[in-house]
Amino acid sequence: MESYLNENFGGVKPKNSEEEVLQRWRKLCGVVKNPKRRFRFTANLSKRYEAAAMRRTNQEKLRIAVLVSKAAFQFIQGVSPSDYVLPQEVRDAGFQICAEELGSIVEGHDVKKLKFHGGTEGLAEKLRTSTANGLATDNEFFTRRQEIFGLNKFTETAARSFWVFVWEALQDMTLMILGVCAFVSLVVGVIMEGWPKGAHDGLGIFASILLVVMVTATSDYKQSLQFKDLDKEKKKIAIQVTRNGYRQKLSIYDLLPGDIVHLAIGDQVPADGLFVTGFSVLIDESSLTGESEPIMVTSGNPFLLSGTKVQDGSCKMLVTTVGMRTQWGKLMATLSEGGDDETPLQVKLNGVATIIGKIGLFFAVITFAVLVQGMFSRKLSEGSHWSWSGEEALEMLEYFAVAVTIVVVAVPEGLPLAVTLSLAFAMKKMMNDKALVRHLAACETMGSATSICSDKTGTLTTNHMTVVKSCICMSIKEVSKTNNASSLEIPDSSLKLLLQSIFSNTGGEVVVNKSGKLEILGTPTETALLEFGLSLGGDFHSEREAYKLVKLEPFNSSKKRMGVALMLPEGGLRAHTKGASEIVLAACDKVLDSNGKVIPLDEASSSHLNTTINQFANEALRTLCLAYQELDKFSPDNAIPSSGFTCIGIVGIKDPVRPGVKESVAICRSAGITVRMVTGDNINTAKAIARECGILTDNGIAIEGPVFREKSQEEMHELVPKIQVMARSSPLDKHTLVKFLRTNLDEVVAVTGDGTNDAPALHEADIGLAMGIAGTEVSIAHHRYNTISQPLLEKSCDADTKIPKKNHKKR
Ligand SMILES: Nc1ncnc2c1ncn2[C@@H]1O[C@H](COP(=O)(O)OP(=O)(O)OP(=O)(O)O)[C@@H](O)[C@H]1O
Ligand SMILES: [Ca+2]
Repeated sequence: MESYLNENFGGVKPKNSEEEVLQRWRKLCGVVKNPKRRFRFTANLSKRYEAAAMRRTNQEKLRIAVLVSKAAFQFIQGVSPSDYVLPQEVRDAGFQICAEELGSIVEGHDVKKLKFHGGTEGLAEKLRTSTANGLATDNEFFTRRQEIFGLNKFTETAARSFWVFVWEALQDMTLMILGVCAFVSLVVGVIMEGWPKGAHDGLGIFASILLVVMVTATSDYKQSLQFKDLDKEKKKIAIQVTRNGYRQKLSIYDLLPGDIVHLAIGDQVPADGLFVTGFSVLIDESSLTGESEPIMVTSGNPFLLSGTKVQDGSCKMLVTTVGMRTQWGKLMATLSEGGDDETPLQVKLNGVATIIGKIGLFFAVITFAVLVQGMFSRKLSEGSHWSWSGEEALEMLEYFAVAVTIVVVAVPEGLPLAVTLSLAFAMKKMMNDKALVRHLAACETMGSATSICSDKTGTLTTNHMTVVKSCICMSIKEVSKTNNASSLEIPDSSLKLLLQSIFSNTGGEVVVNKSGKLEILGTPTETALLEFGLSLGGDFHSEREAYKLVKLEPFNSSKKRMGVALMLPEGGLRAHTKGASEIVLAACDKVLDSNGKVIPLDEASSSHLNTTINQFANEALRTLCLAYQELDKFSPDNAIPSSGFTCIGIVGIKDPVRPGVKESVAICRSAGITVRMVTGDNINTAKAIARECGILTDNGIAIEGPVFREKSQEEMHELVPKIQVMARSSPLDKHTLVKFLRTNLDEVVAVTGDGTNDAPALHEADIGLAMGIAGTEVSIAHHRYNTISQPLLEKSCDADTKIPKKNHKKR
């Protein structure tokens, strides 16, 4: 039986199973008593085909739209006023453009129409919003906006009532047969023995059918309510918007056309819209079109489609179309009916149910045969086998009913449902621990994990970063809240450069919030630096207004640095760069000395800086190097130079280890699970933290991504089992490691990450644990790869450390 199960119901994986495997077990289930129930929590393959077809047409449509818009671009000079008529009701509501027109501009990539309406700014005007301050919520347009343009919600299948479940429970083939038997028995019985005596048998069968149906329907109904709750929880996603001039978090469901949304790397575009400002925006449209080549979005090609993902860069977007008017809305409506992938355990239990069903059927047939044979031999001995009375026919019918009843009670049709139920229960329990499980299969796979690849920031550490040490102009200083610029003894000219670097070259922002307080937005690394800048007496806004930003190259994990080019008020251009300290330092050939003078970076000063980096790193600090250079000529189309910089200094950022991590790692280890740290940080920082968490032991290996990358397959076999820390890794290195562990070492791998740079590794892993970043949550939902995310970071215990202790054998 074991081998039969494995052979036929085996190949299903916790995620991304092949089409063929999914088909195979369905076919093998053959005649199922109640297909509606049996396949309730499995993928609806035909709906999925429909979604795939939709993606293909999307791709085709977009290609044509792009071609047309390119052609239009060439003839743009002679824009003829298109024959757009504004519907009266929209005009009455105070807007100058209707939802259909907006939809056709963005979805059709219609440059000509966009130009006709005055570009993005013109559309913002017509939508009664401002690209700087966003929607104003306190005027009368706000409510009318919803009426005219709709909400950012997808139509969902309506909640099914209890009676639907009763109806579905009745679709059971055996129950139907029994029903027929009961009817015949009732009719024949009443004719022969009269009412009410002859009706007993028939009514008895009816009553038991009713009982079975009610019990089934009630439990199914309750289950569906529970799933609905879980589903709601899964869809809570927040995004950064500007409204009333303040930046704030908003649920994506509350977005309206006219909203200004801030998108950053890793975010999913929450609605259709237009690019307002931003830098180096690369959009991955594969979820919508299946096309894997990312697309550059600029003011020349400003169209952003809902459901696509920001692969690089950051930008502000003007929302134009929401909800079911977008392609994504239509696709989601189809996909949500496609259902979740079935889990391996579900499929196995389906196999068991099928086998038991066959055995039950076999015994039912034998029982029937034996009973009938008994009757025959009795009649044979009486010699009456040619003459049949009605009573005997009724007896025969009863035998048949007995046989069918055997099938009813013997076949555990609810077995696959039971596992779904228990997984849902586990899901709910994890939710109480602030871990959100997106796919049922995750609960199942988690029990068999043998290896965990954890990232550092935010998972092992608290993600609350502060600058605690600095080495500006070659002098090392402790930094604390109380000391100011003078205590760091930075010469004035250098301080000016440092503040300019901190405030201009950042992905973060300092804003005044509603209550009038300063609030720092951005990634923890950025906020730490901005805070440092503020503590040195800098002022973000006046600094920002002093110069013009010519170009910004946002941070990403492969480059591990970011840069800006500025037009200075006194004339001239300057570039700033900051990033992983060894990498940025290698791009410097000059340095600021203790008097703030620029001197060449000779051997002595270079080794002083390198020692400083290592010293900071050994104290488990994340180090960043800041540098600048004057530019002769620069145009925004050029890349910011990658060498020739002058080093301003190095900062050491502390990110304390979460309480309880050491214990969790120890628990994992005693359960036979290997924990590895995979991080983009400096190797010494990584090692120091790994030691503190108990991940790095004396005989373990710590390796840097660039070294790991060069290893041959054979060397990897030797090396990988011993790797405990991988530092300075690129997203691809993480992926390579996970893939190697899975395919060559047969491990069941859980990966934790914050989803932006860890996406490829999370995708490859058996279980992906995404750590609470709003933007990444979306990517999880639509890429169907991450299985768990932890939306709230307060909880110190990570989802990965919750893996049951006992189950550590290999699959
Ligand atoms: N905003 C930023 N600007 C410039 N450099 C940065 C920025 N954020 C991080 N860095 C540098 O990049 C390195 C981290 O790179 P990366 O983001 O790839 O790490 P990661 O994989 O997210 O790390 P972890 O595993 O710790 O989460 C840091 O050591 C730091 O030096
Ligand atoms: Ca990370």
